[in-house]
Amino acid sequence: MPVYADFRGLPERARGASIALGNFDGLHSGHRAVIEAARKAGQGRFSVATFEPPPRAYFRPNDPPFRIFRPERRNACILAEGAEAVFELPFNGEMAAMTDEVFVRSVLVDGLGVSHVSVGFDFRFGRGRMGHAARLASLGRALGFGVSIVEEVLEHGSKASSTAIRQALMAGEPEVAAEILGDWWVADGIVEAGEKNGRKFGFPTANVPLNDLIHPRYGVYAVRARIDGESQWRDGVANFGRTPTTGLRDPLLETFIFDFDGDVYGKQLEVQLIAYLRPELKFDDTDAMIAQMHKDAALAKERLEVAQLPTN
Ligand SMILES: Cc1cc2nc3c(=O)[nH]c(=O)nc-3n(C[C@H](O)[C@H](O)[C@H](O)COP(=O)(O)O)c2cc1C
Ligand SMILES: Nc1ncnc2c1ncn2[C@@H]1O[C@H](COP(=O)(O)OP(=O)(O)O)[C@@H](O)[C@H]1O
Repeated sequence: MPVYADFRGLPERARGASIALGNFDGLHSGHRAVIEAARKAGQGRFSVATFEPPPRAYFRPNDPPFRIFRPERRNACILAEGAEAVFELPFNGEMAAMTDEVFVRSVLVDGLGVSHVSVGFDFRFGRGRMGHAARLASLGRALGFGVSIVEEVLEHGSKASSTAIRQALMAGEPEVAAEILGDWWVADGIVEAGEKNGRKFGFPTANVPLNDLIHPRYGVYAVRARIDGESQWRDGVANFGRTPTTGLRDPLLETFIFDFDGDVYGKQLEVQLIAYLRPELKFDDTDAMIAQMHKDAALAKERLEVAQLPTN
């Protein structure tokens, strides 16, 4: 599936699509409804247009990390829904300055040549969020493309949203995030070298910085981990935090994989957070921490034994 990094200079075959338009960070049931509307309008064929970086990252660069998915995972999920292409619309000063009408004319009509656009009921676009879904529909009528406005999709009585997924992760409730996502949330990154204490403690850990991925609640989790996209998920226990016991440092996800003894430095590690076990603590000495880590590993095994993806 092609991923286009611009709306300009597209090949003719990529133009004219029925598109679903939005951020699509952490694909949830609201996003899926927008995608279904695009699919229906395109008689089974559709593409997705999103923004890269997300507008929020452009407007508030100093906010804490908030991405639920890295762009590659977002695009892979969109592909799995059957999209023919993803358009990553570059969100920069030029895009931010466009009025709603200029956005529609330059990006949607001249650039993508859309036949149809599907958005959620609360979609806003154009300078200062001036345009809304009804305005998009009237511009579509004037300029010759159809618009679907998808009604609010509820999840336990409130709007299915990326915000709800973020709040669940920050509250240490990975099961709630998984229920909204329809799959376990995955923290991923490249394994880097640490302080080399883990092996001494009997718990070698694969250390992954999350960078601009959202930081879940600090603490210890039962996890499943996968190395370089292998087919098998391996059970483990992980700590996400700043390791106050051995000296504070930038937050890292440190995963001890059960029944594994290999070198994973420099490899891509994906870690599904399955259950939150306890907060990260500052221990008086490392022996006390190691004793607790043994208990953590035993508890993680118990929780993984019975873990089931929550359904709604
Ligand atoms: C299951 C588990 C639980 C942990 N809990 C804590 C904790 O409560 N407090 C803390 O300071 N560090 C905790 N850690 C992090 C260890 O301090 C860290 O893994 C150790 O310092 C090794 O670091 P290194 O990989 O950089 O060598 C935990 C690690 C694991 C694997
Ligand atoms: N069961 C395991 N789980 C995670 N990493 C393991 C495991 N066995 C071996 N390793 C390797 O050991 C490294 C971690 O060892 P550790 O002593 O914690 O050093 P560091 O602090 O440099 O990560 C991992 O990056 C990986 O290459």
